[in-house]
Amino acid sequence: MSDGRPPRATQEQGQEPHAHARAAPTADTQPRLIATEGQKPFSDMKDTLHPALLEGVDAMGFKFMSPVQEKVFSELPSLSSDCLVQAKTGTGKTAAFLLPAIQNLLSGNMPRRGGVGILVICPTRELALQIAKECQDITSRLPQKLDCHTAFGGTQRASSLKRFLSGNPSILVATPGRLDDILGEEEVRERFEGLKTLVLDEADRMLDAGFAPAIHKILKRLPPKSNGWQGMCFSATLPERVNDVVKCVLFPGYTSLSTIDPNEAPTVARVPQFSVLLNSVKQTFPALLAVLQKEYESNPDDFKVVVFGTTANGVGMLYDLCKLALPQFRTFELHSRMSQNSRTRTTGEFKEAPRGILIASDVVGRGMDFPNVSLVVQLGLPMDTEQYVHRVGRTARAGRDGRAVIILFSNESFFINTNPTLPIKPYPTDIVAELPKYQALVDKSFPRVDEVAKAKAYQAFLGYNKTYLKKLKLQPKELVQLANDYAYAMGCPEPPMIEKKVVGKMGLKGVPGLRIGTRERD
Ligand SMILES: Nc1ncnc2c1ncn2[C@@H]1O[C@H](COP(=O)(O)OP(=O)(O)OP(=O)(O)O)[C@@H](O)[C@H]1O
Repeated sequence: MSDGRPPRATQEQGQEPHAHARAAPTADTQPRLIATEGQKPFSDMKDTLHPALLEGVDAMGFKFMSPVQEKVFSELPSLSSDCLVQAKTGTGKTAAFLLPAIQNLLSGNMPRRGGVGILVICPTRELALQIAKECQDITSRLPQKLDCHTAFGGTQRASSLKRFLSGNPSILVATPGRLDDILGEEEVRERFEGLKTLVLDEADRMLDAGFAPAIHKILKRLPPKSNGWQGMCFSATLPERVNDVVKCVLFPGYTSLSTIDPNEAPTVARVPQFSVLLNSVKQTFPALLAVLQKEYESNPDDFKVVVFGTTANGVGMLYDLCKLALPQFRTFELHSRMSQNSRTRTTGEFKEAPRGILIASDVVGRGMDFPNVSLVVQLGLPMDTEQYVHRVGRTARAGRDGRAVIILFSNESFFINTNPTLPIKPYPTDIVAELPKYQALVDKSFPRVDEVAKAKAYQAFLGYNKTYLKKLKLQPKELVQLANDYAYAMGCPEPPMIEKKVVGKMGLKGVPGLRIGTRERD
């Protein structure tokens, strides 16, 4: 007769007890409780969760459940129910989907050896690695090891496929591109016959125009929903449009849970958010340096910053500038133009770094958990309101405080006016008055930034802002002038060359102000 506790997974013959475990957090690494007073301790889940899972989260320093974790456990009809879950950034959604899904597997739903029981799909490679790590930590105390594999681009396809097929990937965390690719192999598709749970993390992003086609191709190659696998969709932002598309993953009548009051701002309340509105794009670079210096001076002992740029090449150039202009800070760069090894290495370094400045593109705009980030700066227009919210969500995680500043030039200032629900106030110091001091630093630094990096940033600036022509209220000719001002601000004596075919692709053929030709060297 069962004592009501979930069955202890039996020890497979020859299976070593799971030796490695996450080192017990030291005082300064102990995640501060997300829990506020009155949040339930995980020990209350002793009749719901396998004892080894409770030992796992305890070893991770999770003593109390966060609101979204408690809501999932207390309001889901069963741990295998389909659900659409919204909770603010940094509040523990990863464990909120992993724990019920893993408990399901342990409750007699393990797939056959080599089969995938839980599939988590997320938008970026770094997030896939982060989720897999959290999964390994949560299951670290299980007597029978549960392997969590990853599948994402930028890694050797053959070797990772070999590892997948020869391994026992009870859990797979994947990005859509690589998953869609390997599902083209029959022997890979067979591994999903015992699928029990499909999770879309950052679900609104996974179901938007960018990813939806790949997601639909993937769903066609997985067992049909009628096989009964559980669908779970999680995000900090779930705009209305998501309700129309989640039915491809969730059964009708799925449970919808949210820890966010519809009348409150979607960003974490503890994060004061400011804007710096510039008269000209030429003020962008001294304004960034001024904000970083001001923020450092007001909080020198807690200065771990993420600066978001709008394009990968723009971020690469910004990194080069900040390295030269701010040698007193350790600076990091992360964007899609880097090799995967560099991206993975930098992600790990910045996660561990007690302080420093990460200059990043949106490759880390969602989901990424960099402990103790004290400030998020956004330079230029976010792709949309949701992206703004997720970027701000890189700070104030796990119950910590944080601050956010967005720097926009005049044409971009519509973003503030068209997002009244965002609690963004004017920056408390008059940054524009401080610019001359920082302009001198910019003028001294840019001559040492590679001209090709500037040319790539110029081209990326044109391409990115071309997509917002209407919102920026610009004619193509004015856009080119704006980009030429941006190039001037980078210290380019004249606008960088841009190839004829690139101009054609951008739809800027014949627009005056461009210098058509081939760059000296790439
Ligand atoms: N119950 C808990 N107690 C203490 N810390 C927790 C708890 N749950 C999660 N954390 C920690 O809080 C941080 C944020 O967790 P997580 O990344 O899952 O948040 P999220 O809600 O998924 O954020 P995002 O919306 O940005 O993806 C992580 O460092 C995680 O280890």
